[in-house]
Amino acid sequence: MTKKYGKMVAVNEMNLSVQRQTVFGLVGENGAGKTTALSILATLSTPTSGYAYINGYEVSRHPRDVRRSIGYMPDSFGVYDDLTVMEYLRFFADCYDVDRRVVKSRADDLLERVNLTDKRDTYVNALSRGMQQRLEIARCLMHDPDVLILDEPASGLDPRSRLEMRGVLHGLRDLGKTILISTHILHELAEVADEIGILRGGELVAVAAIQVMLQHSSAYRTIEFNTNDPDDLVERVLAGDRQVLQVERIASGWEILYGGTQGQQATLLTRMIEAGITLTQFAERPTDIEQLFLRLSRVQEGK
Ligand SMILES: Nc1ncnc2c1ncn2[C@@H]1O[C@H](COP(=O)(O)OP(=O)(O)OP(=O)(O)O)[C@@H](O)[C@H]1O
Repeated sequence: MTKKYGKMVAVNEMNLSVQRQTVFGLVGENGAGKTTALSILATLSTPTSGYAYINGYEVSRHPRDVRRSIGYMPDSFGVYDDLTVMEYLRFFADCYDVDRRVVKSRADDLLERVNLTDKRDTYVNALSRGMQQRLEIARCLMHDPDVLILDEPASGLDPRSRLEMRGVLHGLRDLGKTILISTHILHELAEVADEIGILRGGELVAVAAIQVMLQHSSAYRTIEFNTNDPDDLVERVLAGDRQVLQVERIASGWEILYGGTQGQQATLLTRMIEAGITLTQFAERPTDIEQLFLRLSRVQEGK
């Protein structure tokens, strides 16, 4: 699907399918198009071209069926301040015509799941932001939808609340729902998602299973070095090592993506020195897995 706002292309020919009962993480910086894509799936917006289906229903043509199939947590939400936690959940259960006989037990289960059991009689406006966000997750599940769409559920939270949220998201895996989560921080999804898609400038630039991504992050290393010697000499030596997958000039010198072992890395260092290169720095840096993944996708595309 594609979504344009005037000339601005917010989502560009996004082509994606998410298997039932898996957790899919959509990762992208601010403005990448995550909210736009998710709000189309949540029937709040329509694509300029293309289609999206949830549970077999096309979102633009069967929005009511889609809404019954999904629980949607937008990136910013208002809560109804003058309700208690329990009243809040009951209110949404009524909106979705949930059978009254199951409302209480379902609300109790969900409150336990999001660690809010002891807040059931607290007014919603007296909850911390982290608690309100967890309550939103419970609210999304009150009508027992097959699909959950969570737009940056951990945004705006302090580190402790983020950790709690991560625990809650982890627990949702056991529910056997299909879950789409967006975030701008990839490692937040490492323990939660089965599959990750990276969205950049409205385009889905990479999709992979989380295990593949994590394997890559341990198999590749980022090496940064600095020298005043001519670029062509450095490039010649680097080109002679097949484990050098990518070379980039950065402000502080050079950065390479290296696929070899530490022994091979030592050999590369020796070869550089033997070639007469004077290094003022040569160090391995932690690899940011999102960056790594983007680079690998470029390597695979031959760019
Ligand atoms: N209603 C709108 N009218 C015009 N442009 C919009 C509208 N909504 C979003 N955009 C633009 O579309 C692009 C994608 O925005 P979107 O909110 O989907 O990104 P995002 O990845 O969710 O970012 P964030 O994390 O900041 O919400 C941005 O450039 C944004 O300015």
